[in-house]
Amino acid sequence: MASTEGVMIHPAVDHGIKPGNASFSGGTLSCHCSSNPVKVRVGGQTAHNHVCGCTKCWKPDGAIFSQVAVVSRDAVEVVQGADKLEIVNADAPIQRHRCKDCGVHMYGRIENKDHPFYGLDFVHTELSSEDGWSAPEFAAFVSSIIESGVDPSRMDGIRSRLRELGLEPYDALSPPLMDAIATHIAKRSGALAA
Ligand SMILES: N[C@@H](CCC(=O)N[C@@H](CS)C(=O)NCC(=O)O)C(=O)O
Ligand SMILES: [Zn+2]
Ligand SMILES: [Zn+2]
Repeated sequence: MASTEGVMIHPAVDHGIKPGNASFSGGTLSCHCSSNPVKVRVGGQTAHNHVCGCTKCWKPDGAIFSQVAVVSRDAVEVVQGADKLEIVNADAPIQRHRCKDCGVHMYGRIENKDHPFYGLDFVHTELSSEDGWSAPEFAAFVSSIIESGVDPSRMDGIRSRLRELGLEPYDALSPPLMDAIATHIAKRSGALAA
């Protein structure tokens, strides 16, 4: 078994994962600007929180994974600094809105109504000072960290560390989410009854 010593995943999980609180009802995300930060109110508990190794999701300095969860788009409201937001890539399925000044991604939104996850926004709950957000449950797009420059020889140690933390590593999304995507596609094509 590969050594997991010193393997850093993300600051929200490296020192133990804080459990979520089932009665938690939301909080406010702030970007990293010291003056006039962008603030986004998330008016509900998040779901499917996970760490993501893809190159598209925002990661804090030094982290090799992002931490990202979903919440209903109706629950997401920019309450300050909306003029500082820009879309990273308007052609991507998830339109990530980042602060022009500090680069932090405040929320990701899907505008394609046919997308399996339409209606859900992607948020980084570490940007809030409140405790109680749903805890990360698994690790997604793990092999993708190599695309950011992680040496492939480190992968055994990184996957071992993720398992040690209880974050089962997958190279895409978790099986329940992959099944949800496939079910959506099959219903659209007619392979399954809608
Ligand atoms: N290997 C690719 C994977 C990118 C990817 O597919 N990311 C997933 C997880 S966030 C996704 O749903 N992307 C949609 C998007 O970026 O809009 C990378 O690391 O850039
Ligand atoms: Zn900022
Ligand atoms: Zn990602």
